Amino acid sequence: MKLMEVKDYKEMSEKAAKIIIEQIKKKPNSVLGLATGETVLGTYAALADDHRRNGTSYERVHTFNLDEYLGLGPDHPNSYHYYMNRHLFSHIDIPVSQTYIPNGLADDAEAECKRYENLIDEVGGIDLQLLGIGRNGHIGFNEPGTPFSTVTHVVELAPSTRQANARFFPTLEDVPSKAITMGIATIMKSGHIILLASGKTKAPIMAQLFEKDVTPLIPASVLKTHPNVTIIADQEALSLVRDEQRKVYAI
Ligand SMILES: N[C@@H]1[C@@H](O)[C@H](O)[C@@H](COP(=O)(O)O)O[C@@H]1O
Repeated sequence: MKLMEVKDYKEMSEKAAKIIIEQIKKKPNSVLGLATGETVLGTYAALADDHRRNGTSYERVHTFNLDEYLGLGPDHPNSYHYYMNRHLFSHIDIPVSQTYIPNGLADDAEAECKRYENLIDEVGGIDLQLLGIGRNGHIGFNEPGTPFSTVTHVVELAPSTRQANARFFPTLEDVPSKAITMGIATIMKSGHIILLASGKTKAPIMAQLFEKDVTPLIPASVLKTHPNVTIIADQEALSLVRDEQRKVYAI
């Protein structure tokens, strides 16, 4: 795990976009793993901007999103399908047929999980996975306590996660209680993982991530066992991490 400490959200987003663009230049048929939430919005805006200005092409890229709410279809404004179309896919030249997100309306959610996991393997696995971190340490929607061996599966969302994500919905009751998410083992199969963290709300969990040993109670802690992880975090998110810890991981 390597730590890239940046000043603020803007710098975090620019650095993340730069790594993604370099990956695509190096391997035009890259498979990207994508996240949703507020943290990655700036990265997507930077990728869209780069595509407009420099013409970086996504024609041969495939993308797999981490997760989707169960019960929300692509046209629902709170679905992750909708989010991805709005914030990234409609701004770049990626063929829609090469963008994969779990189907939140699948009749058989378990079968959908299997199909999704197989699709990732069929394209040869994810080259570069982008991650945010939940305030309780979740990655994707893998809540604390999830075994590290899990592949794509259906999850019951933690009350704190529904609460944290309620800001995107009209009311808390509108936040679905279940989702499909890549599992921790799915995420760990990726060649390179970038985890982004910005702002004071992430400071307590970032401190835990650096201080504590690897434990399923902090799902993101599994990243310490992956050979190629880059954390890009801003000063606010790192404000509770001790200097000694920062030095251990600093690039
Ligand atoms: N399922 C998503 C995660 O993929 C995301 O990384 C995380 C952080 O979200 P945010 O960036 O809005 O803080 O929470 C959500 O629940």
